[in-house]
Amino acid sequence: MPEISVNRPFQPFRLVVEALGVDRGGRRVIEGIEFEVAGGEAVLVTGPNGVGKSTLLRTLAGLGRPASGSIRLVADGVTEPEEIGPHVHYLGHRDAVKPALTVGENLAFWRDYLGADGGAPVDTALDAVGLLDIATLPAAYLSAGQRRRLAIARLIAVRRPLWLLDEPTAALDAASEASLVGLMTGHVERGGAIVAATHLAIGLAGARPLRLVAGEIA
Ligand SMILES: Nc1ncnc2c1ncn2[C@@H]1O[C@H](COP(=O)(O)OP(=O)(O)OP(=O)(O)O)[C@@H](O)[C@H]1O
Repeated sequence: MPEISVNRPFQPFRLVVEALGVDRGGRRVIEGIEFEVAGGEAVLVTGPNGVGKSTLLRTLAGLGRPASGSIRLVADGVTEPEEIGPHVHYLGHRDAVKPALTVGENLAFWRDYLGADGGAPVDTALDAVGLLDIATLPAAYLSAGQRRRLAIARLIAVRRPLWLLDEPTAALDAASEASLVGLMTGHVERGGAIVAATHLAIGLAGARPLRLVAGEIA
């Protein structure tokens, strides 16, 4: 993987989750979740199917409202006044790829939409995930693993301190998985934070486990 030039460290910050409860379909899915993750740390959320891992990540990303409790980003001892959304990258199960645009156009669209400040140029990010050779291919033709790699290129092209990754290694081959783990390691080393939901062990050194059982931290 080529060296990414965007290696500026992040300012210290913490994500603070207190007494979080979330409902889905009128039912309390997660309850009483409390944890913190600071810049320079990673948390791996595990647990059986349907326990609420995706629900937790979606809620942290601001895609669903908590039924109770709070989610705060704290920097310099002060809670960030605005919503968390502008500070996070959320990679969900769906990769949000627009099939009619080319691979390069998809990434350029995200850079424009999410804000390119401090991120790597489109070609650099595509090169890092091995998609530069097919930058002009319509994204409709991408395989599942290539679509996921395009979504991962967003992490490189748009600089954000907190990464929320839902099963990030799904559909990736061994080499792509290793390069994603390298990317995650670099993010944490630069003072970024990661919360990732995963069934498979990810070899991310120093990551803290957070196991959910029956919607609560085990
Ligand atoms: N839109 C929805 N409406 C109603 N219930 C939902 C909705 N989305 C999820 N749920 C329910 O919320 C619970 C938690 O789902 P979630 O997807 O967060 O689990 P998960 O731990 O990520 O599962 P998996 O390991 O299978 O990905 C499940 O019981 C699921 O059926």
